[in-house]
Amino acid sequence: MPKDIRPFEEIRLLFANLPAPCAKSLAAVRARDAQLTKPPGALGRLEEIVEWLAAWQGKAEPTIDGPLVAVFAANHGVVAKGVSAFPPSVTQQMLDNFTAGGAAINQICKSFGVGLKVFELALEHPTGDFSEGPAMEENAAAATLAYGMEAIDGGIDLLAPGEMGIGNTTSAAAIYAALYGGPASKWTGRGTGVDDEGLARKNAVIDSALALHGPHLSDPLEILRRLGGREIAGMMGAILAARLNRIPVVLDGFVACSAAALLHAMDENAIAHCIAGHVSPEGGHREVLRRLGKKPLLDLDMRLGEGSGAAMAIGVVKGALACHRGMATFESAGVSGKS
Ligand SMILES: Cc1cc2ncn([C@H]3O[C@H](COP(=O)(O)O)[C@@H](O)[C@H]3O)c2cc1C
Ligand SMILES: O=C(O)c1cccnc1
Repeated sequence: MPKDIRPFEEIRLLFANLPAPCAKSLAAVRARDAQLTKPPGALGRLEEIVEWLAAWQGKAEPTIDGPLVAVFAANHGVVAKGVSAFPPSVTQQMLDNFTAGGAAINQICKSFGVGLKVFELALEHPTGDFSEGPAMEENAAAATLAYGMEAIDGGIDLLAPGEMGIGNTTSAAAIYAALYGGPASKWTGRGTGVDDEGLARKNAVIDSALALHGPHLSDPLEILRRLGGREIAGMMGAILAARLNRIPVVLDGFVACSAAALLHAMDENAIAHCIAGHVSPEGGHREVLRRLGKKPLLDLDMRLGEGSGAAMAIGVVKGALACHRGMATFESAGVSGKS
């Protein structure tokens, strides 16, 4: 890499070589689907899911042999402003809970045969309070995004990026307000359950941060650096690396989608390999998905994070693929076709 290129410029260069969907694999899946013992189209969006898997994996026979939930964890300086119902110590405590197998994400991954990896991002050093100054330096934001890219290794064929980080719904809401326009109250929700006063503080903190950083918020990587967090940078890197490695991505809720929204703002095509696993009732998530052009698979009023909604959706994706792979054809089963 030439020495005079700044870290964010290196990231921008990656967008020049994003792989396209594989038309041949897509056609192969459609041809097989037409022969399966069901009326055409009767499996609805399950059929689209298999097409999506094939097109992005570039496999005529798509696989889910190595599905992974990758949870990125970080702490946020902005919690000092009283924007979460829980203390920042809960981030580390929940990581211990993940390791012990006691969190919701552990149970969902176990139920659907999904791997779980946790990436801890310097929890003892929270990012700067973004209502006072930038959350991160450019070097740190870029390095964390690169770390998120490294987290995606060879054995993975389906990815769901998740997060754990007390205060991160404030960061995500600030990102949406910066990308799509304020006021903060259009995007915020109660996160872990702040009361009316807490919600008012959250809105005021975000509105003052937007005023502080306003002139610098036209570039999505500057939005990440100023208002984001390490887990959001890590998820951006993971989603980008998945694209470069032809790994389809299932998006989680309000916080995880802020990483996807930043990539989408850099290049609309950058998240074409992603589907929305679910819609969260948190803040403006439904509106975010509309802007990203993603129709959620599930709508279960889940507002947890950890990758939990995406992991539930992987259960549906697995069911879709099982139908496509396992069903008999009209010919093999001796079932009469359409008369
Ligand atoms: C026990 C517990 C487990 C969680 N698992 C995910 N989150 C979720 O809540 C946090 C964001 O909400 P806020 O912005 O209000 O702090 C994130 O850590 C997110 O992953 C949790 C939160 C708590 C308290
Ligand atoms: O929808 C989410 O991802 C979410 C909502 C509340 C708290 N943490 C995450």
